[in-house]
Amino acid sequence: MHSDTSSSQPLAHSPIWQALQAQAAEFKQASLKGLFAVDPQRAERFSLELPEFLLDFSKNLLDQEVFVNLLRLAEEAELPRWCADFFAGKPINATEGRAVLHPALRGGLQEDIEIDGDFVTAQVEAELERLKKFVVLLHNGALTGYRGKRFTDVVNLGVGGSHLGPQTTIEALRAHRKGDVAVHFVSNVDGTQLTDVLAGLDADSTLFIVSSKTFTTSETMTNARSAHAWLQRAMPEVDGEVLLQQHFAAVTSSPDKAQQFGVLPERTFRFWDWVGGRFSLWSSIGLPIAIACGFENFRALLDGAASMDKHFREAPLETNAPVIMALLSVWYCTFMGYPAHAVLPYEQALHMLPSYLQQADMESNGKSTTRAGVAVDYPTGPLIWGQTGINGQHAFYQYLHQSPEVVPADFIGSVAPGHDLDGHHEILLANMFAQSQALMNGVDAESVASELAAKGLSQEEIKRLTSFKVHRGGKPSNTILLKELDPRSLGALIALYEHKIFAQGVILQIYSFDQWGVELGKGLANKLEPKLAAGDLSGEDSSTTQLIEYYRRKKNGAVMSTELPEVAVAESAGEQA
Ligand SMILES: O=P(O)(O)OC[C@H]1O[C@H](O)[C@H](O)[C@@H](O)[C@@H]1O
Repeated sequence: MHSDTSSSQPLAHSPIWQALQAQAAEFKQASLKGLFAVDPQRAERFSLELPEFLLDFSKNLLDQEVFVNLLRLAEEAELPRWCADFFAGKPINATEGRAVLHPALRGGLQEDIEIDGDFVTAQVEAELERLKKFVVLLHNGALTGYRGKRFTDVVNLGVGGSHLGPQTTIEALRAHRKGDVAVHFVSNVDGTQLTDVLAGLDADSTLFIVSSKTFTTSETMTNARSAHAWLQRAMPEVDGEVLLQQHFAAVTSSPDKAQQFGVLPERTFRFWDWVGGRFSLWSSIGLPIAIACGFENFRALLDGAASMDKHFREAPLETNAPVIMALLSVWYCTFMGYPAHAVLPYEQALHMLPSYLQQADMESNGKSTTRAGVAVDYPTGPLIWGQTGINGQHAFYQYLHQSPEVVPADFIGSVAPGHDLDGHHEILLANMFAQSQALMNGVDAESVASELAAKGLSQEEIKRLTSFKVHRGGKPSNTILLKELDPRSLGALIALYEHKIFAQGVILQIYSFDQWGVELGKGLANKLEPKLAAGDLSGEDSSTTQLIEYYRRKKNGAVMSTELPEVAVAESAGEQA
């Protein structure tokens, strides 16, 4: 166990905690409009400008006194010490006995660290060099399939942290693509996804990357085996082991398992136990990013994240962007009792960011035990959800504006557009600014009535309609306005959220870097899988028994397709012949 953890006093119900609880009750009724009215400096006071973006957190339900108390909470939670321990490589992931060192992957440490006799920086640089060479060979056509065709398509087989980071990043950097190798992702064990992706591909020019920290994840390994079978059907004359050597690469922290599977050591890229899956996009797991966007852009992404590491390490709490975002999240989730938080990018390229942050945040802070091993009696992290803001406006924003629930939100946009079409970007940004303004100010009954009167409605109609058109307002939000959505600023943005998640966990005295809750379901699925075909169900609950029995009955009557796309294989094999 991390040696210092047990010394932390429980913060829940401490005097500062109680003070914040009292303020939370008061601020639930506060008017955001009123808070702006009494403080002409409010926007400036509650904003931070960093090299990559402006963080405006002025539209939040707090004043200077609450802010100061939140900062005191962070101090009492010993956040600066935890931060120092994190960057020093202490085993702060105590339940797994591991250090947490994703900043080391991007040059974000202040000093190099030795783990198990090796300095991490040298290991990281050596692996990055291997990635770089591989990407160059792939881009210049030197890497070919068994029959000599250059690889034009790469399929990443991975799930969770071995999928979301790379795909979110590649989508975000769509204006920064390099080379002509297309990258595809298959994460779902539902064969529909692999079938769809493979249907458009030629086996001769397809390279698979099996991305899995553990190299045991059943979804990924099943997809890997099916991908191999697809290659084998396309090239029946070729030895199966040769296909694995020629058409597969692997990214893993268990290289021995990748080699047992049949991937060549020179095509196996490593990362380490001290990199959590959901924080691994900066490691070799980022290989698809380097393929799609070029190694230089991958480096720039790492550099941007390193600049956020430095900021998080060095900035005082009151001007530290991840700390402020963590405190706001604690304020809403734990003290105000608002369980959800919306992530609303006003950039099509960031459309996967809400999904990415769902894993990063919820898998980290969805916990119910404090570091001292006792049950929490407070919420530890929000339910993260969202989608591109502009689409959300035409779908769920009604709820944000007029439901009695309060859902704090992050609006994320970019000054520079990622395209060259006239007129679009101004509309997009005007909508983003308007939405946070509308959520903040709302519209009261008096304003509604005068607006309706101006339209010539009768007094009776005005009376009937007014209450429906009132918007309570007071709905809080942050706005993150990037200068540009480039690799560097994306790196900083993602690292901002990573450190927010860590800081929130420290303040709430939970461990953010394990994920025991994921294991339970995995184990049960492994146990139930053979029972779908046949076997004794007597130990199962009646609902599970009913579902499996229904499945067994109907399966016999249905056409169950477990085969991969024969048509696609036949076509691609035909082309090659
Ligand atoms: O990379 P892998 O070992 O295949 O793991 C993939 C995913 O598996 C589980 O769902 C974990 O909870 C995730 O954190 C992890 O990213």
